[in-house]
Amino acid sequence: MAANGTGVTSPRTPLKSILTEKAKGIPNDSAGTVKAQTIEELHSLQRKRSAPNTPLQGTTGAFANLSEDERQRQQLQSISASLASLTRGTGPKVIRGDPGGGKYQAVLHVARHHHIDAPVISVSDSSLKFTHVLYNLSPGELYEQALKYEKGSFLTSTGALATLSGAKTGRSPRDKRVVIDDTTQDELWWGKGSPNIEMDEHTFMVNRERAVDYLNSLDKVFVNDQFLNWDPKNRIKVRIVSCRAYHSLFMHNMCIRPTSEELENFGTPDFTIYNAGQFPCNRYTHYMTSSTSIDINLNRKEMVILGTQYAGEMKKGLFSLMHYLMPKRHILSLHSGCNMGKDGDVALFFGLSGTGKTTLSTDHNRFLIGDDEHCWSDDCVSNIEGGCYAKCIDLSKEKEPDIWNAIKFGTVLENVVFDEQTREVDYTDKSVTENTRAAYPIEFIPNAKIPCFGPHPKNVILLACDAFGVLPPVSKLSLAQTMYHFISGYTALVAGTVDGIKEPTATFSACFGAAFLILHPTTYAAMLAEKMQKHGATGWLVNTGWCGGSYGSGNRIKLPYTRKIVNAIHSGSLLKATYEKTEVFGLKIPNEIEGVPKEILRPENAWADKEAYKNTLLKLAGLFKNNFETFTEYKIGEDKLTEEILAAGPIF
Ligand SMILES: Nc1ncnc2c1ncn2[C@@H]1O[C@H](COP(=O)(O)OP(=O)(O)O)[C@@H](O)[C@H]1O
Ligand SMILES: C=C(OP(=O)(O)O)C(=O)O
Ligand SMILES: [Ca+2]
Ligand SMILES: [Mn+2]
Repeated sequence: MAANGTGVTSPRTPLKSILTEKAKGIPNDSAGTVKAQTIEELHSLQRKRSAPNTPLQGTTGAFANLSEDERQRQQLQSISASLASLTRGTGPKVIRGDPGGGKYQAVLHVARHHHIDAPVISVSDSSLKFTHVLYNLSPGELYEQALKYEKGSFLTSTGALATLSGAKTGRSPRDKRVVIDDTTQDELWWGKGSPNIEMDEHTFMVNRERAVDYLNSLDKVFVNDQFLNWDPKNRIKVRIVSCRAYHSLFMHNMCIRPTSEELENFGTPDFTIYNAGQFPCNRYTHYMTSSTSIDINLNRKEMVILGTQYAGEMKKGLFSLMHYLMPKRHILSLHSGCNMGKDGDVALFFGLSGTGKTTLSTDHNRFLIGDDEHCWSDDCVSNIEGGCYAKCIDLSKEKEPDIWNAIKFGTVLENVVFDEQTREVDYTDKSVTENTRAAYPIEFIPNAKIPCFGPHPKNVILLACDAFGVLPPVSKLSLAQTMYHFISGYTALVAGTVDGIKEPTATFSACFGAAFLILHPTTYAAMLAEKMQKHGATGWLVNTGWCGGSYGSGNRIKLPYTRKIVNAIHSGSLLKATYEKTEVFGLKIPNEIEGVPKEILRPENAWADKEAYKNTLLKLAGLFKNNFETFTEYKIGEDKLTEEILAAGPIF
């Protein structure tokens, strides 16, 4: 019992009834009372259907001049057709809304009148059931789906959705297959060095059927209808069918989000992804070497994912598609970040994973056009995507404030570790994986350039994270050198292991993204050379890796220094610097850059052990030379340029 004086009355003391204001006939709640008689009625008041933000009259496109009912019916029919088993010939009966009902009653109510009674040819259980379609849900709805049904989904302290991607926490390049047919056999890059592992049409159909059957066996599937490429003349319509709210929200963030008017007129997609990643492929199926397979069929305009839930697979699969479609239109597709200064100067940032495309293109003093995938046409540079996919390991508010602040409601946070109670994320924790990621819509970056396109680039920055520590922090390249390094696509990351120091390993990936190329690298290289020449762009090589020694003895170049270097490129001040040429690689390095210690600009000065430096330099030069041998028989642009490129590599 509480002691006297604490204000707690003994329960034995009877309370005197007090005459309230209400009892006197004056309501004490100035806002009034709810207009509902029952709790169900109250709940139904909470939700309303948003009206389309543009009137339907006067619209053009596939569904123009249709009644709302007819439009909805055609939309569902199109989704049913996507989900059709090709052997049974009919699409499933699809219905809009959550099978859980209740919450989505408003949607269900509309949909009930519009399910498709497809003629049943052969009756199977799957043709008797309905597949609930959760079509272009909003982030709020997807959060609810994820939190309710997907293990490993949590709200973090800043409102992001923490998710687990499952057993795979990175891409599976050895399981990426492309259908070889009469057309693709001649058009595509096959064989040595190519990322495209061949598969025949029949095997593709076996995997497609497996994915479609799996998707149709579920109570519900998520369907996203979205766009790729901000260049209005070259926009591609994509449909993504998936089984997880995580996947649907990821693609909502990463692809371009249609307005409601654009969605009403979406019609038939140009390309469809069937993501049945929770379900493995069948190891007895021809060509299958693991339980994972990511299959692209360019002729059918389809991609099938089995055996991996890593969401980046969808993003980069679509990038491969663009590497096929865009060059056909004489547009260059690029694995690069892109931003623009206040004066309209555009810079491209090429580089392999982890070299700084996202970090350096996200610059508080410049407009972000995109962090990863772009197109360079005769008119402009445009972002392919509608969002960014940032690495989160060791993310800090001080060093990368814009990315930090983008991790809020709506953002998908993959494979991070957080405090169970406070829900604060520990970005240093690698318990699940080192490849922790945040996927957010590009407008979460305050100075995003929307629509995401800009004028022809002025600077082309090639990023290499050189863990050998012998490449200069920055060098100015001739056109031939730019092409040599673009085709080489060098980086040397260090595989982080618990066993301590590991030797850096060099990676060469043509066009800084061989994994996503569909045509031979020299096709893209020739296009880049032509565009750089035509628009007078300057090439730069920036080492975002080690200096003063290799990994283990030297240190990674501090991000603020790299930012200073990049600023000097943007402002044009670096163009005016005086340069010296290095031995072996023949790179032109500036004598000084404001704010960057002079000692680090020239690698040999930064190394204490000069002999070790020379040996490491020669070792790397040898690796470059070996790698380039496969390209020496190819022509890149006109004969003169081809010769110059061959001579632009290391000489020793
Ligand atoms: N000097 C530097 N320049 C660029 N990034 C750096 C540097 N030092 C450390 N980093 C870190 O390296 C990572 C670069 O990754 P990211 O920008 O996501 O690469 P990409 O987009 O090319 O895959 C980030 O985690 C960034 O914080
Ligand atoms: C999604 C990816 O992109 P990046 O690492 O280049 O940011 C990836 O390579 O898996
Ligand atoms: Ca990135
Ligand atoms: Mn990237």
